[in-house]
Amino acid sequence: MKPIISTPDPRVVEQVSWLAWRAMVAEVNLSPKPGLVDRVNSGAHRDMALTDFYHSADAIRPWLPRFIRYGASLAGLSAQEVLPGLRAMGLGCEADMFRATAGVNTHKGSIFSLGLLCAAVGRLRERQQSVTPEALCATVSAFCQGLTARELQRNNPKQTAGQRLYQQLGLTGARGEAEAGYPLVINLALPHYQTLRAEGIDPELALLDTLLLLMAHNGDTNVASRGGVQGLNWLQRQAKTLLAQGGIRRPADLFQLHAFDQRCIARNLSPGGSADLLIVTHFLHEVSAAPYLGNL
Ligand SMILES: CC(C)(COP(=O)(O)OP(=O)(O)OC[C@H]1O[C@@H](n2cnc3c(N)ncnc32)[C@H](O)[C@@H]1O)[C@@H](O)C(=O)NCCC(=O)NCCS
Ligand SMILES: Nc1ncnc2c1ncn2[C@@H]1O[C@H](COP(=O)(O)OP(=O)(O)OP(=O)(O)O)[C@@H](O)[C@H]1O
Repeated sequence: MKPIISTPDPRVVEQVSWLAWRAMVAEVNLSPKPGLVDRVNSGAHRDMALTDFYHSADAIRPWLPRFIRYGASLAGLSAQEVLPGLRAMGLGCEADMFRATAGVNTHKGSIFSLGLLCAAVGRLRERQQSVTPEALCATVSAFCQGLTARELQRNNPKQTAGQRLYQQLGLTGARGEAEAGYPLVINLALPHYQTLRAEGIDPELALLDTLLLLMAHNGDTNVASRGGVQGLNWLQRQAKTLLAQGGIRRPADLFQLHAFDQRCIARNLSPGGSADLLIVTHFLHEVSAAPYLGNL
């Protein structure tokens, strides 16, 4: 391992934190999204609205530099030693989110993924390694080795939705994606989004199309928790059909998303896990294009 040379550059900490916050805001503003909260409606959610997401993102914001600095401060330790302390911080951040939303879960999955990725930025910078999407996801994977075995495969009397769904359907949810290094993002969503952008597709349309791609392939525990395996299969089929029909390339295609939103609302389905992976995709794309990270 290279020696630890310096504390993280405050400018990098500030700018990367801003990209993480902006990814959350960009995702919730993106409209229309099937079943999710957006600028048009609250999708299949009765307990939250757009402003809850803004308050939540603002409550999470001060934690983002802390995650980066924490990752940097433990850069001399093995990757497996990072998660326990990060977890305590993640729970503190979750508590601030719940205070900001009067107890509603707006960003629990997003905090988990962005917390891990921000800590990975700090670790890579401190080790003077390139901050690329691939290196970040490999670092998150190293942080999370053994997580699904520890938290999902053992019997747990006070189960979360994720733990219950692992036992019922074998879905590994947010933990499994992180431990595997976000394969749906690295192999699918990020290259897809970047290809669309290179073709000159409008960034919002490209993000919506990328959301459909994630929904078509993600074993989203939010969807399964509300609709069971039938609900998850239905949602994946619907997303695949829309993509096969040409996806979202022009403003006129937005009507298809509006109609999909109505069908998700009628079935009480919301792809919150895919929304979280879209946030990860947006964040990684922006990081890969950030000149101050020295990746260009
Ligand atoms: C792992 C978490 C998300 C536990 O939640 P739970 O057991 O309910 O897991 P579950 O897999 O159902 O996911 C929770 C959220 O993740 C998102 N999600 C669901 N499915 C997926 C998926 N396939 N991919 C990515 N995200 C997903 C959704 O938003 C969902 O609400 C997390 O709350 C946790 O352990 N927090 C402790 C803090 C911590 O460890 N932080 C570390 C980094 S800051
Ligand atoms: N725009 C969005 N709309 C809804 N959920 C989102 C959005 N963006 C991200 N999410 C993710 O979805 C999760 C919220 O989903 P959901 O409300 O289904 O969970 P829950 O409160 O645990 O379950 P339930 O509402 O079924 O009781 C959050 O953890 C969040 O990370």
